[in-house]
Amino acid sequence: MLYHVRMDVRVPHDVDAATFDRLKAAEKARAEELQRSGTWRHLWRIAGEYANVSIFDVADHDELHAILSGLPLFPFMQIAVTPLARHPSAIA
Ligand SMILES: O=C(O)CC1=CCC(=O)O1
Repeated sequence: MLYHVRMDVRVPHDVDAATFDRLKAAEKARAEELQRSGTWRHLWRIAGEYANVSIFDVADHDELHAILSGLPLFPFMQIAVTPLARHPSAIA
């Protein structure tokens, strides 16, 4: 199943910069791993915002939740998930 996911990163004002840099590096490594495996199909920055839109290809809601809740930046993100169905006019 495909899911459209929007992630808005909310950096707490009192977060330790080095700690947050480590979390960002871990997030990047995990995102690259999931992209290489084909699970994280698209990852786009929303221009002008500390946010992304992504497309995930997973078996079901439970797998998506497990992946999202395991992301290093999960505690600092507001996440909105939209399940996608095939459009009848889509040719690809
Ligand atoms: O910067 C973001 O949008 C949060 C994020 C998701 C994957 C990644 O590497 O950073």
